[in-house]
Amino acid sequence: MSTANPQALIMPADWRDFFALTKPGVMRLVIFTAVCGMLAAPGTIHPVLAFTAILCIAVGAGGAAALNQWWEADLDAVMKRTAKRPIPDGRMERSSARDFGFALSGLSVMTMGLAISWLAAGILAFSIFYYAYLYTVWLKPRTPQNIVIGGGAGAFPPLIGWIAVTGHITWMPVLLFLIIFMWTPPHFWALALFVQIDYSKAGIPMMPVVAGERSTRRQILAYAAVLLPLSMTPWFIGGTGMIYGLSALLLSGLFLWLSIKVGLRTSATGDGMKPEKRLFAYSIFYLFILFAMLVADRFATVYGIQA
Ligand code: HEM
Ligand SMILES: CC(C)=CCC/C(C)=C/CC/C(C)=C/COP(=O)(O)OP(=O)(O)O
Repeated sequence: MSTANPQALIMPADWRDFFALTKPGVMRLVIFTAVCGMLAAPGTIHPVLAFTAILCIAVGAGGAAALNQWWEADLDAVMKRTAKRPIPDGRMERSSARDFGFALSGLSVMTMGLAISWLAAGILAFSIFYYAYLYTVWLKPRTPQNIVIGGGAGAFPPLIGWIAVTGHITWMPVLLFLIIFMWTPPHFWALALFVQIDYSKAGIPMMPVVAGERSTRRQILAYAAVLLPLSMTPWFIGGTGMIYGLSALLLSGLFLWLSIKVGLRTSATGDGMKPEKRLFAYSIFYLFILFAMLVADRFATVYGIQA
């Protein structure tokens, strides 16, 4: 019997533990961006097929998260934030998480291929492989650039949603991919600044531990500065109208402002890392609203509210 904590008595896992294994907190934004990618795409898709495609992305992402926890159970056991996850807490056999992860992944890719498109299925399979293997097994324990490169995995869902509708890749879904790609480092490093003790305990080379706090702060600022014009590019190339363009300007402007507050500090000055916590919380709000505005913009164009 292999568990992260050999002392722990394994209780039979119930559905709540399996649900927790899919990282539902993080995945709701992953799913939301996929839905938005689908709704913003030019074209139509039968509602049943649209629902199936979203379900496949959600199940695939959940499967990848389960494989991530199967692989990282020992690391999760030493970090306070993750010690209560089903495997390190002794509520689930490691092999159950592995089997669950592979089953969800296989099921989601096959269903996507058979019901929607094999291009969408191929990209879904690649993003599962990207998160569960390239990021989790390969990059995360090796390099402080782990989340910069690994962030690519989380950037695929809107692209998959878009392709499920249109059947092909154009600049717009690639830009949506790039926006999430650039967003991930500030999102994660803001968090890593106030939970860095945990990551160093687990021996994971996260940026604040390896390059230091100061360099991490500067890099957050750099990514946020690139994100501002990048987030407006869909408008510049005529892929969206003004509703999205001005929303991106406002939202990314505030993102940059909060990043400046984090980036120009040398270290926390007895305020409990308030600016870092604020930036992390805002990063999540930012992506939700930015993608919601993308959909609002498309609907406004379709219904003739904007040119
Ligand atoms: C490699 C890239 C990423 C890393 C390392 C990362 C890491 C984290 C961590 C450690 C948390 C803390 C809370 C938790 O464990 O649930 C978190 C929260 C969160 N992340 Fe990320 N994240 C990444 C990319 C993404 C992406 C691509 C999305 C969505 C598009 C996302 C959405 C969220 C959300 C919504 C939360 C809040 C969860 C909650 O409120 O329960 N993250 N992230
Ligand atoms: C369709 C598809 C496969 C989507 C994948 C979505 C994806 C890669 C999201 C990444 C976000 C995520 C859960 C990061 C956690 O990092 P971590 O696992 O290093 O965090 P931890 O320290 O909390 O374990």
